[in-house]
Amino acid sequence: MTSHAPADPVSTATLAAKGLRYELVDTADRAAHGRWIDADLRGFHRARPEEAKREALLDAHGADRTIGVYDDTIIDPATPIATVSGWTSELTMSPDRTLPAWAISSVTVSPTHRRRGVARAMLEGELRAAHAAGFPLAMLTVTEATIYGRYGFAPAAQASTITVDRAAARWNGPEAPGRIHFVEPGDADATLRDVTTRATRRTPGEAARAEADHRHLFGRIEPAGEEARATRVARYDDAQGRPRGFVVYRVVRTPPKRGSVEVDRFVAVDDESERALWRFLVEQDFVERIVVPLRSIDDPLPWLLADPRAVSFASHVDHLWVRVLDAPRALSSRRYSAAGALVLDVEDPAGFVDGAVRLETDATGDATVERLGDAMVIGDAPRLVLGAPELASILLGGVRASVLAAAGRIDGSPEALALADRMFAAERTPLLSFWF
Ligand SMILES: CC(=O)SCCNC(=O)CCNC(=O)[C@H](O)C(C)(C)COP(=O)(O)OP(=O)(O)OC[C@H]1O[C@@H](n2cnc3c(N)ncnc32)[C@H](O)[C@@H]1OP(=O)(O)O
Repeated sequence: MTSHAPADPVSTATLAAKGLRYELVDTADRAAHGRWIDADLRGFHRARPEEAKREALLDAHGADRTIGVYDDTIIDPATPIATVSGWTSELTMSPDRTLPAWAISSVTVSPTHRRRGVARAMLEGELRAAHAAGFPLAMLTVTEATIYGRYGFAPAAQASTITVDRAAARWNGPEAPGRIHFVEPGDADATLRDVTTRATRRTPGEAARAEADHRHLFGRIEPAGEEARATRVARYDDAQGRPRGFVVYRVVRTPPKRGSVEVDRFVAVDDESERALWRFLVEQDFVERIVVPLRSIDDPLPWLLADPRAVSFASHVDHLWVRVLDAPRALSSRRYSAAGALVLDVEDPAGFVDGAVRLETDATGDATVERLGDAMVIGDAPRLVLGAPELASILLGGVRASVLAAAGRIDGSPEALALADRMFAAERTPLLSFWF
């Protein structure tokens, strides 16, 4: 979907009936887009931006499909009372298999207009527009875990914040054959983007970055800010000198105390680079802890240290939220871990994925998926009955169907659940390693 795709007509009418204008923002009109950015920051309780930051945000978000909701009866009718944005991304379904996905962000409603159905109209509008444009999935990361289930989204990948006690962390893993270099983000921009793209394809749940994300990451939104100037980028190059991963981090310290290493991003295309970057981080001197957010709940670090208790995982139960819009395309895009046939009888009050599909996988992990019409005989394939959110949660293998059955959220025989667990098991534990 392009940034100019029109606002959904149903939501336009719903909000018009409430006296509100639901409109696409012309991001070439910097004054109008600037008001939208101000409303977005206010919606997230953030400070007004300095002029240079506002300009950088306008440049970074110029290609997003940007929607505002306007109330002509307020004192400042040019500033939207609600915001939402979206862009075309790709979600990694299995290592090296990706699927187009509509990424949604900046969902805010002004506290002066809350609980009147504005967010509902915006979310339903995004889903209808994404579905009409042919996206099999929509996805987002959330401030609160209670907002998006009602629209058919559900957690598909979890993430953990890892904290390492520096004094207790003694390296016990293999030596890395390559070496670490400090690089300045501006000089290494193209290389870091390339490494990021390759790392994204390594793990289910990772998503292609928007341009704005690269600019945030490499300090271009507030280059003069203290935080950006304290940020370092350390890159791992393998024995042949090929870049394979990098960490973006700051050491935060109040002299004379020891500081902490705070990692913004940890990107690795393979196990070797991941180990090398962990070693670099945990062997920093003059710090007492290393904090790395959004790591896999299956991170190998405890197995790389002499004392695994030097590592603690503070678990999030959710990070990436997915909404399936086309079940056959979503299901057939990943690789499966076992051969078998299952009928998935999906209930979706919004209608996007309502109905039964037959999923058949072969020994190579490839799948064929067919939609079953009402009149079709379902045959003898084991059957699961589940809602659209549960389909999203098991899709990447982030949770087992049997766990959702234990929670009363999926119905199926023990045989059907055991087969689903084997088929949907992920090659790598799903993870999304950044916010959007
Ligand atoms: C992808 C992202 O951008 S995540 C960011 C989400 N935004 C924020 O956290 C910013 C601060 N919060 C806000 O701006 C607003 O409170 C929003 C966007 C969360 C909700 O906006 P509203 O217009 O008040 O929501 P709306 O009136 O459409 O409510 C729709 C439904 O969501 C429910 N709901 C609204 N906010 C919340 C919430 N914070 N927690 C749980 N449920 C909520 C409502 O009760 C309603 O339920 P129902 O229709 O099933 O009965």
